[in-house]
Amino acid sequence: MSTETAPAAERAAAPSPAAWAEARSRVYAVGLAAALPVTARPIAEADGLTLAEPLTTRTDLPAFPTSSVDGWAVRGAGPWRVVGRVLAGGTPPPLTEDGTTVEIATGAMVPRGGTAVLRVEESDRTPEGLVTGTPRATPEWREPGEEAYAGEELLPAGTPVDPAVIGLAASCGYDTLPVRRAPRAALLVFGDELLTAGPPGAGRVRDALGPALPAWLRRYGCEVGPSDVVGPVADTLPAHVAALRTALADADVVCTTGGTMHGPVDHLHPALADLGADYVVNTVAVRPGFPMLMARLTGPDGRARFVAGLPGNPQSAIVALVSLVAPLLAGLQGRAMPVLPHATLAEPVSGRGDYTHLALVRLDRAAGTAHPVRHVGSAMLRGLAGADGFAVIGPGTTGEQGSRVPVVPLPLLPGERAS
Ligand SMILES: Nc1nc2c(c(=O)[nH]1)N[C@H]1C(S)=C(S)[C@@H](COP(=O)(O)OP(=O)(O)OC[C@H]3O[C@@H](n4cnc5c(N)ncnc54)[C@H](O)[C@@H]3O)O[C@H]1N2
Ligand code: MOO
Repeated sequence: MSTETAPAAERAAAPSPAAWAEARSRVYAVGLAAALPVTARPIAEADGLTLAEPLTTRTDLPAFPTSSVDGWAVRGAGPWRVVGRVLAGGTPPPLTEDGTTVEIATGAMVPRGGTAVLRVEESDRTPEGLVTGTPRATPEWREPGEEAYAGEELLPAGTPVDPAVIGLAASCGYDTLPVRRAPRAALLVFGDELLTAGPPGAGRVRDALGPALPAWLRRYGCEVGPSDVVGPVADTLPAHVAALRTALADADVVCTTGGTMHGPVDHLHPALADLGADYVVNTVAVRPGFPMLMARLTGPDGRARFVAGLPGNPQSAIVALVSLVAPLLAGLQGRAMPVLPHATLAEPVSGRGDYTHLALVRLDRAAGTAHPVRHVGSAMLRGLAGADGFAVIGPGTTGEQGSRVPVVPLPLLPGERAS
């Protein structure tokens, strides 16, 4: 739709694009400043959310001296007279006399007064029923605090909750966790030329972003329901304003696709002006994806809302997603700014002058190398479907073969792209 050159006055007023790295820092900072509310969630329902407070142990871990074997908890030298039995879950009376023992199960509390635990397979019984054997030199029980002391910080606030964190929280005695709720996202697809079913042709293309972006957004931790995806929105300013207003009532982040330029039916900028939004970022010195933007306004509840304007060219939209939306979401979730891994370029990648070049690459993780893929035009999705992420070729540089470059990963799941 961006077929016409902008009028001279508009071109003169065009904002200067933000440097790519600066744009990322800026959206992360505004996201963090608007970090989502904290709620207590049952631990089993906290997967994918973010710790709002450090995870500290409520007790020593283990909380009591715990036998690590099945056998005999003994006091003093043998042979030992059996005075009882302690199973996991019980609290044994103390062993008060040398030469006495209790039968003990793995995981059971070692009685006070116990001096050693003898493995059952390394013990014998005399005809009188006394226990004999030689306990190993190294203790056969776990000391309280061996894993952590009560009150010790195990994970900082901002840690993403995953199954390992859930298990740890349970072992520390948590029933609920203070977490930041998931960001709520919505998607508005702009473009009258888009088909929502059937093959493209006769001047019309399939909407490739409406079906794909919600899935990408969920992988960044967003909630996006079917009714949160709307489009194609009619190519009129009132329709754009109305669609944005409706989406912003609920969503923390509204992504839009297309209409970021200043063509005859590109209405995003006027719609944002109409809604009184401020730009956090308005165009970024990156190729592809230059017209991307992030705007901020205040929702009906007084909380900040964001509009991420993703360019219409499908690969450019994904560049905007990984460049601006991912850091914004990290901030909103109270997480750290995503750290970019590095890889060695297996082939040269051209620079883009003063602009950053985000070049689709496939990673060979074992070798630590990044391999540029083919079919990477900004209107294409074929390269993306075989790539792991984008190599970052900084402004004023070219990607020499053998150089180490940052890589912006796509949020792929384990097993995807496995070759
Ligand atoms: N005069 C200029 N025109 C354009 C410039 C420029 O600098 N000066 N930049 C180009 C760049 S770069 C991009 S990227 C696009 C961005 O334009 P818009 O965000 O306004 O996007 P549209 O014009 O609406 O669409 C561009 C292109 O993408 C197709 N499209 C849009 N949405 C979808 C979708 N959901 N699924 C599949 N394909 C989609 C659309 O049909 C167009 O072909 O502007 C350039 N123009
Ligand atoms: O940068 Mo546009 O975003 O080339 O396709």
